[in-house]
Amino acid sequence: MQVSPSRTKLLQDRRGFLNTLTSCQQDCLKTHQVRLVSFSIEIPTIDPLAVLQRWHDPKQHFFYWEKPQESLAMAAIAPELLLQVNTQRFTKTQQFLESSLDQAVLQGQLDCPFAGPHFFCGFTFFEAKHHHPPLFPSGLVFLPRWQLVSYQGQSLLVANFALEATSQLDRLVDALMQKLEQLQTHAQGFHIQPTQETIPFQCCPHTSSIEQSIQKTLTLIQTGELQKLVLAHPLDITTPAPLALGQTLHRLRQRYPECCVFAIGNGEGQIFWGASPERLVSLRDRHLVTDVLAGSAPRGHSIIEDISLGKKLLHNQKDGHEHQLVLEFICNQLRTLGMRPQTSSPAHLMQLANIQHLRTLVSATAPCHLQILDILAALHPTPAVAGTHRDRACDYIRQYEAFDRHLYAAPLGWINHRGDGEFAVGIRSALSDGCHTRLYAGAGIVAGSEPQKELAEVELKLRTLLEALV
Ligand SMILES: C=C(O[C@H]1C=CC=C(C(=O)O)[C@@H]1O)C(=O)O
Repeated sequence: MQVSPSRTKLLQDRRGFLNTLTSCQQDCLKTHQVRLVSFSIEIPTIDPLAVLQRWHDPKQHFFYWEKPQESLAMAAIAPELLLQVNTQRFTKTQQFLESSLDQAVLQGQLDCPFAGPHFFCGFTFFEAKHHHPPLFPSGLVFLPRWQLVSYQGQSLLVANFALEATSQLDRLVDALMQKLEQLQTHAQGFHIQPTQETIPFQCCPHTSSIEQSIQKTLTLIQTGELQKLVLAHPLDITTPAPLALGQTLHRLRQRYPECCVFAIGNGEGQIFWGASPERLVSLRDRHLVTDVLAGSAPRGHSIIEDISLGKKLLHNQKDGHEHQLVLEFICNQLRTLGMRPQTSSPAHLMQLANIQHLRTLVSATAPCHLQILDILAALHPTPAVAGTHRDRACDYIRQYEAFDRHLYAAPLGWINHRGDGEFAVGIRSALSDGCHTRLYAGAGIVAGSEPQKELAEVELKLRTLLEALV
């Protein structure tokens, strides 16, 4: 990788871009290889969600990631390099990243946070065994042509070009100049028009009975076959108009600022979106953090009720056990990878607008040879979304859930050129296709679970999404 940071605005003239691209193309001619050129350019403050709404073409893949509490938003528009895999997805993704970055030329304001090329990834819950055409492949990874970032008041455009010997450089520079011009002179005009309207929708009842599955699960737990199983429930709805993605995500970011608001589009009209409270893993300069999130209760209608529900959750034996199983699993997996996990014990409350959870933060220093994808492969799926023992739990999920999880409860996130990255667990999520949306929510069943309470928990989680729909 060739890195040439520049603090000046020299890059922003047409000739500067063209010179860089021309010299890289000469290398392509010699080596007969694709060469990645990435420009990171500071721009006036923008809302990446509003730019996504303007620039996104439904026929192209896109990705959106926002963590309102960290004042971070990233939009990835138009794939420049794309990988779609089914088997050996994490290994193939790592190879794809390495080969794409080999010989890459990075220029511009690289000392800005979130500068440089970022790869955006969505994985399905289960790896597909067969090559049938799914809505989303087991692994969808892409480097966008346009990456828009807003972080703590600073905004950035990262423009990525995968150059070939035949690339028409003039056209590439024209496209870049046009985008910069739009961002520099019209960005204030890009904003999300919030709406107060609630959208009428029709529910299509699902035939599978979650109550029956919960009863069967409790029997399996009694016999010692399982300790925990996370069963999910889909809710299918139809709306009078296709999903208004920008407004829906805007509602989510306002109502759930502690969550990671996300969306990923497969370029064929299907969009997976949501607001996840659960981080699977973040890795920055070898510092790893992962969330243990399991055990739930509603928020109270009054402060007194809220405090009482929170206290009950903190001391409830069943929820404590459900949480402990996830904590033990995560710490064991990290130890197996050669790390020494530290926990923020005891579990504390993570309070969202309509629900609260037990949360423990686990941190560790990752050894240099480990990539974030190695950690992902070891952690996914945790017992927060599958169960214990994991393999048996996955078999029962396949047996009891009469629908495909697709990207629900699966890793979704980004990795940059330094190997840093972050993945959320795709819960509190939905899959939309025009006027049809399937919402997903699940609950962990352990000894002592009561079917009615678990059902109420699933309904509460589904409400997160129903209230956001526009
Ligand atoms: C599986 C989901 O939530 C998980 C995360 C937090 C709390 C959970 C629980 O209390 O059951 C679940 O383990 C979901 O929201 O679909």
